[in-house]
Amino acid sequence: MIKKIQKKYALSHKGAVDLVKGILACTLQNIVFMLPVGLLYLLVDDLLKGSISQSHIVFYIVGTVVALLLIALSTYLQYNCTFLATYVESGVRRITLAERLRKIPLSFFGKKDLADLTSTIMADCTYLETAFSHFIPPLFGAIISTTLIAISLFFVDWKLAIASLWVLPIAFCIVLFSSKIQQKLNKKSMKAKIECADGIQECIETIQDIKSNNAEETYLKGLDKKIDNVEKQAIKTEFGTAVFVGSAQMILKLGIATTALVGAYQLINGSISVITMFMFLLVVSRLYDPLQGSLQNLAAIIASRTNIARMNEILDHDIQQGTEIMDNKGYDIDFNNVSFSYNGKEKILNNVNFTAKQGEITALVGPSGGGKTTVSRLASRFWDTDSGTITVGGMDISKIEPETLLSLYSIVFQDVTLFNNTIMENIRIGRKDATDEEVLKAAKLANCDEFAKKLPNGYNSEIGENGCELSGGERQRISIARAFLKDAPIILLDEATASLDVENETLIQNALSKLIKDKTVLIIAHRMRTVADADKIVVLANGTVAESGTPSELEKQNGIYSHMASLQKQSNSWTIK
Ligand SMILES: Nc1ncnc2c1ncn2[C@@H]1O[C@H](COP(=O)(O)OP(=O)(O)OP(=O)(O)O)[C@@H](O)[C@H]1O
Repeated sequence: MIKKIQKKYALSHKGAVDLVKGILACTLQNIVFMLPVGLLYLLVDDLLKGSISQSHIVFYIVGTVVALLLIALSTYLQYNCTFLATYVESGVRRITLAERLRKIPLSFFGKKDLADLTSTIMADCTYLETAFSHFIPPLFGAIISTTLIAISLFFVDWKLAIASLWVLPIAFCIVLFSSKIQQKLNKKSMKAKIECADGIQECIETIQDIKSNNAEETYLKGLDKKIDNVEKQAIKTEFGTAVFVGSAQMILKLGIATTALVGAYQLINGSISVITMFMFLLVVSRLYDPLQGSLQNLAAIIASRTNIARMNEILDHDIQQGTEIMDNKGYDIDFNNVSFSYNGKEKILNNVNFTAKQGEITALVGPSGGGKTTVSRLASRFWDTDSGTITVGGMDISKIEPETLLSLYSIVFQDVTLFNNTIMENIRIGRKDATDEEVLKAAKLANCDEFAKKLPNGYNSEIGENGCELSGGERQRISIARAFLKDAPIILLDEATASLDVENETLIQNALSKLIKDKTVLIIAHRMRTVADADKIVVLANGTVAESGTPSELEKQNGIYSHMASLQKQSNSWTIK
């Protein structure tokens, strides 16, 4: 049962056990709150009989003290089992999600946008925190305690019990019937919220392009629509809740009226005593309170299913796994009949075969969209192949734990990601335990000195979110410094020197040639002069290896490579007239 609860509510084992405890604590609390009603019943009965002895008085005093103690104890238990346990579980849930995201292949992130994922980890977790502390245990607690008390009423007087309880199945039916409709409404409302959050995020990220294209008005109109849609969906959802929950609550109130009517009739008939009638009225006036309170939060409970489903999507997603033991002999990278598609339909790579040898520079060139970046992503196991194998030193990389595998790689991407921290710390990401001296040495090799020393705090200057205070070339140099610091045996350079000016490019290329000595180097380049000294060129076109050989061999072939090289020579002499 615990396993089922775990799955249904996206909880850890402890979280599921705590939820059961929380429900039991709420049930206990509701039953204990009935004790004063029981005592009052006995007291009135005694008073009507006119026979209160000293022992009875002692009984009522002790009974009241015990009832108060039990109320305090059950409240304490309920608080511990719902509130405290939920906050602990919330932390566990966020860590579990983050851990899972670390291991999920990047293909998943292509289908999801950032706002959606952030909202799952932050907003959904906060929402569930409230649902599991305030709403869910009290609702189930109310259902159990009400059922138990209802059964006991049948032992006192079955006719009056029916008069009091007929409302319960009707209220439950309304709730059950409405839950599907409310879930649909909630899904739509959540979708509208995510679209709106995406829109706002996109607007902030692209504000420069929006302004430069004079597209503010059109863009903001679209955003206004998304914001209006959030409001519209929220009102629809609230309306749905108001109709169904309001009806269920009204029906529950009718229970008191029918108890009074049937009770009065039976009293006149003489089939029940005044005290029985009094007890029923007292019980019924309290019986529905927990249930009515929980119904107020029904919409939130139903909405939590949507949040749970979004979490389960992450928790159930396949992860990339593998051994942490590497048995590679050397660092040659081998692509054997590798095919791959991003969406399972269009093949981006089709039977790709080539070897990037240790101690050599292998350059991937070819027309835009030919699959060069995809090859480098597969080589570093950011994605897994659909068929075929990629080996490093003879070791199948699909069997190696991704983070372990990446310890073999220094990667410099086309798009550099920097953190809102100092230059020093941004470079240290290359190797966490590097000393300041080692960081500075790597920075010098990557030619960072030139700009870092001009900043007010040198290498200790903060560079803003994603290095927004630096130029493209400066950002790229930090990324190259990271690769120097990591000094891994395999180097992947994806247009590493693309955003550098000619002077810096030459300096960096000199430094890179020191870095890549005796290593396996896979370099992606658009500029043919960058790869003129490569040991091997692999030309990728339409996802297949169209040509491969040394630069001079390919020059002679008069194929794609020589065509691209001559086109670039022509474009070098191009000017704006
Ligand atoms: N994350 C992705 N999801 C879906 N399709 C993608 C993704 N990344 C790339 N593609 C598609 O895969 C194909 C190959 O892209 P890739 O980036 O590997 O080419 P490339 O040769 O590196 O191109 P370029 O020289 O322009 O950088 C392209 O058609 C591209 O649209």
